[in-house]
Amino acid sequence: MEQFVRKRLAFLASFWNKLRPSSVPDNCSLGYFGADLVSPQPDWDPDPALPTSPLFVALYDFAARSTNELSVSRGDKLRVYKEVGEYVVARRLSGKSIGYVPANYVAKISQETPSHQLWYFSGISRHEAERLLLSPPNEHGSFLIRDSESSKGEYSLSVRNQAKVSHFRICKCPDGSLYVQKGHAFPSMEELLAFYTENWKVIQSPLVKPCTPPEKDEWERPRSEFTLRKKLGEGNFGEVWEGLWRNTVPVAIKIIKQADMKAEDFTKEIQNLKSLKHEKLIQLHAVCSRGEPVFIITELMKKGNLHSYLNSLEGKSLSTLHLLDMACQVADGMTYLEEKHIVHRDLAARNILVGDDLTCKIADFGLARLLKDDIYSTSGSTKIPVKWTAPEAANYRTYSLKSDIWSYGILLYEVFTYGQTPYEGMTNQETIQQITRGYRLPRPSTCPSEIYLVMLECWKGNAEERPTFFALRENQIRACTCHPRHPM
Ligand SMILES: Nc1ncnc2c1ncn2[C@@H]1O[C@H](COP(=O)(O)OP(=O)(O)OP(=O)(O)O)[C@@H](O)[C@H]1O
Repeated sequence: MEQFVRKRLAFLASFWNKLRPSSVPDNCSLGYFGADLVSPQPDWDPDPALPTSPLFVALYDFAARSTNELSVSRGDKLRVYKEVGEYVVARRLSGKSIGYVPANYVAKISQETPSHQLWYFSGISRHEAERLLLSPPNEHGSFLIRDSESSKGEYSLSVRNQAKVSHFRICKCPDGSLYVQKGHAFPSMEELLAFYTENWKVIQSPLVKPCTPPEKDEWERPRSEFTLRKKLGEGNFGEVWEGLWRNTVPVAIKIIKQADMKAEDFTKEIQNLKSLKHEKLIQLHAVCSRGEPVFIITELMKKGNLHSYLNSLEGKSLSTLHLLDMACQVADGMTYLEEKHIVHRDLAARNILVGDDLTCKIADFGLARLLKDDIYSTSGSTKIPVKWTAPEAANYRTYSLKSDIWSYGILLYEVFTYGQTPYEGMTNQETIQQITRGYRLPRPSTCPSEIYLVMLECWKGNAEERPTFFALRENQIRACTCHPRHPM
């Protein structure tokens, strides 16, 4: 799969190289992935007995990919001799061999903080702690210590209790001792945790084992690698910015409003996004999901969303053939989602992005399901895109690939009217009422009759009678391209 993406996105080769370093095969030479990825040749001569080398701890397992790298397991204590670019030269305390380990796989052990302890998660928020503890492999009794958000220098204990997470403030006395309950202080965090592990009923939350961090995620990048340059727009999920990765690669950055997300759903859904790859779907490049706000980084589409583009001077000059081609590209991407049984729920011209050469790609797949129920509900909410939504989805929230087909019909209407709003002059309420009574949008004067027939197929009241995306792509839309009766 990765080879496929690398091939398709050849122009982003160096970006991919940096995003997915661990895919360097054992026998890889500098040629394919670029010199900056492969750990440098050894040029150190440390004295392993040097007492001054700082002590580090491995945060993740790392398997050496060449003889100049050092394999480490999470929790291993390491002496670090020097930092070389994105690597450190290290030796395990329990071993003799020395080698390179990626710098972001290790953390320095300091005397003041318990950073070498597996239960200590530095710099994460309450929300992030919940997300971690509720994600597999963590389970009932998983716990962690984090820095308190509201009280600098103090800590919080977060414990997973079945499907919930409880948080306890750990306060510091002037003499440095720590307590959860006033009058019951402990000289160290270790002793405090030992007490509550034994006497967990006091806090009604058993401390079974330290939280396991998610596997080192190659999509995860530090937020500092991205620069925001220009705001492109704003949707239900937050703002979208044009930005740069490491000051060189142009990207689009979606800044997610965390408050609107359900933490467990978010983790699951991002996993889905990572697994979807198709040339007609916006490609996810990276995420910054540790800490807030969450950044979702995707490829940048220079001409923005299809709705605005169709309304622009350039868009207005497109021929019917161009419009058909764009409709075909969307059907192509939707066929891929259909094969994967993924329902988009918000298919509309505003969620199609346009790039050079009129390339169209579907955006926001999967994200629609992340919105909290109260925002996405039909009751009294204006957020539901009623004019794009099939009647069974608008009335009973029964979303399916067939309700996406309905939305595709509306998208066709938008395309062939150069971005007109459907049901112009009608309120959402009136639209639902009229549709339920059998009313359908009339054929726009700029729309070939063959295409209008396809729209009507998509708007069949009985969802089962609507075509599939596969059929639309293979037959209906393409047939219109081959046998146009309308001037192209
Ligand atoms: N990858 C991208 N490249 C270029 N522009 C983008 C990209 N992603 C989004 N945009 C721009 O930012 C705008 C806002 O995008 P966003 O996906 O947040 O909201 P939306 O699609 O308008 O609404 P909704 O929240 O209903 O999906 C888009 O309309 C588009 O113009």
